[in-house]
Amino acid sequence: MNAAAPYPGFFISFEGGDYTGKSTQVKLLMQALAARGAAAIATFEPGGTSLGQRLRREVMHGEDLDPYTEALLYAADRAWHAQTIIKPHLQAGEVVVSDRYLDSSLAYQGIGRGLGLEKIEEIFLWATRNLLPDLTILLDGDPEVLVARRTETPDRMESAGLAFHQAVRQAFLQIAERDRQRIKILDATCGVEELHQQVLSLVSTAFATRAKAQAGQYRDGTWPQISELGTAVTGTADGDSQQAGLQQL
Ligand SMILES: Nc1ncnc2c1ncn2[C@@H]1O[C@H](COP(=O)(O)OP(=O)(O)O)[C@@H](O)[C@H]1O
Ligand SMILES: Cc1cn([C@H]2C[C@H](O)[C@@H](COP(=O)(O)OP(=O)(O)O)O2)c(=O)[nH]c1=O
Repeated sequence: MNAAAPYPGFFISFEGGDYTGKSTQVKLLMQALAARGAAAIATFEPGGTSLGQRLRREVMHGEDLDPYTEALLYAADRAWHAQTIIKPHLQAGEVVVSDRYLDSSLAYQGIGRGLGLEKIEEIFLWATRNLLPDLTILLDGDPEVLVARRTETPDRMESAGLAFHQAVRQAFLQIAERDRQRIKILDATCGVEELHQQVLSLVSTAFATRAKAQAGQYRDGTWPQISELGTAVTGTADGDSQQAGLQQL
């Protein structure tokens, strides 16, 4: 996690293989944030901008691309998404919740497609000017089990085969192992509500850590949105506990 980020907002990404429940948990988190009066936006990759929508169509439903072209389309999508959506909202002091971000490229292109973690990391940190999430929640589960959740015809990426998706799962776990401070792993096979409670617990802890690290750093009008939320969620009044705050949510 960025203990002291150069912006007053808070950046959360959800990661994991297909059907791990990312979109479901993003939606529930947004409802919880709204209920606490937090300024927050939900976004996603690929396709969080109008240029991104065109890139998404090509990369997910277009012709069969070679891994290099595929990686660079995701990079173009992310560069523009970071520049025009994520950073402005972080600068405005909002919570940004993204369904997928950098770690998807590390797992799918870096390891799944065999392009190498270092190269992919270099390209994407260059493309985003080093913008990393403050907290990443990795939903982890066996693709062979999770594929039972599929309801639509698989797209180009989903059609890559079980071995590819198993490799992607292991890749996510390996990436999380390298950066345990930022990336927290949850069991995607838990029930929706149980997972939601675990997500709230991680988010409230992260907010409280940030509130402590950056107290007083930002002017009124931007910073308080998060510090108030962190305080409310974590229930610091009696020194105790996420649990008290989570009940308020
Ligand atoms: N924890 C869960 N347990 C069982 N089914 C789930 C769970 N979370 C999501 N689902 C269902 O699985 C499918 C994929 O969920 P979704 O949130 O779209 O996943 P993703 O965004 O990771 O592809 C949906 O039909 C959704 O209702
Ligand atoms: C953001 C990103 C996604 N992807 C892949 C993962 C998914 O298969 C697809 C995006 O689909 P997505 O809309 O996230 O699908 P799902 O809801 O099923 O997870 O693109 C990459 O390969 N690299 C990336 O950098």
